[in-house]
Amino acid sequence: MSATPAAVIVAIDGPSGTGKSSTSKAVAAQLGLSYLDTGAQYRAITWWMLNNGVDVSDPEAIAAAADKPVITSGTDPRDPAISADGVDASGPIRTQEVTAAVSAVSAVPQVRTRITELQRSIAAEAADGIVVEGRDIGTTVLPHADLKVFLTASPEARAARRSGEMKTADGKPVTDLAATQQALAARDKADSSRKTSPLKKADDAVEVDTTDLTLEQVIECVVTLVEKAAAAKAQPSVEKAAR
Ligand SMILES: Nc1ncnc2c1ncn2[C@@H]1O[C@H](COP(=O)(O)OP(=O)(O)OP(=O)(O)O)[C@@H](O)[C@H]1O
Ligand SMILES: Nc1ccn([C@H]2C[C@H](O)[C@@H](COP(=O)(O)O)O2)c(=O)n1
Repeated sequence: MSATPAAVIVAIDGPSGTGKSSTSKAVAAQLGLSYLDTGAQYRAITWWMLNNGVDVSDPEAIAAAADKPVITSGTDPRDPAISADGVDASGPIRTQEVTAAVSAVSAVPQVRTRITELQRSIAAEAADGIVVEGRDIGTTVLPHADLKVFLTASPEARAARRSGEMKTADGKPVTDLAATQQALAARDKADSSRKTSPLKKADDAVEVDTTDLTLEQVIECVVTLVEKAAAAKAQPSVEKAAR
């Protein structure tokens, strides 16, 4: 593990399948930073609503339930825990049912207010710095982050990556690339077109197109960006001490 010279706040945003989680976890682990998966928080609140009889097609019902579950996130990049009302949700939040409902739940302003407050308090408590990944981190949650990265990749590359992860009921890899690409496009559209805090590149974010990069190359690129941001953050205090 190499040490960063200052506690940096890093925002990593981008559409689904661009490599946010894999990159953020690896960068945080390598640099000794905390890690927060904000998509997992939206998935956990969605899972809780599905399990507690909330009609996830009704924004008013979602809004009325937004304050009810206690969502808890771990920030260890090697073991990023997530629970709802004390129940481990790390497995169930990745099901198709949750994936299909999460865009609708996360579009409701009361849900966003609740989860944004939680995200800000977790980032404020991260004494050694943190990598926070999601859709609106650089634009809304942490607009003063020391570094903002926006990951992109072609729809074809993202669908191929996702298909590589997905298995059919009998354990075979999913080969319907067109259907995977369509599902990703539908989620992107919903996440980018919602009124409150849509998926959007912050004006001051560094865009990294990962289409033709290996995961290792993306990690290396972001580690370099974080180290530069941390050095720049430490600079004024070093200069002050020398005076
Ligand atoms: N540069 C890359 N080259 C090849 N595969 C990659 C690359 N980046 C990520 N992957 C793979 O693509 C899949 C999706 O990556 P990951 O979950 O990190 O994306 P994400 O942007 O966090 O997606 P989501 O927003 O849906 O959670 C994973 O299987 C990961 O190993
Ligand atoms: N900051 C965020 C993070 C996530 N969401 C919503 C929109 C996504 O489709 C969903 C799941 O995210 P994933 O686990 O695929 O990264 O959660 C959001 O609105 N804002």
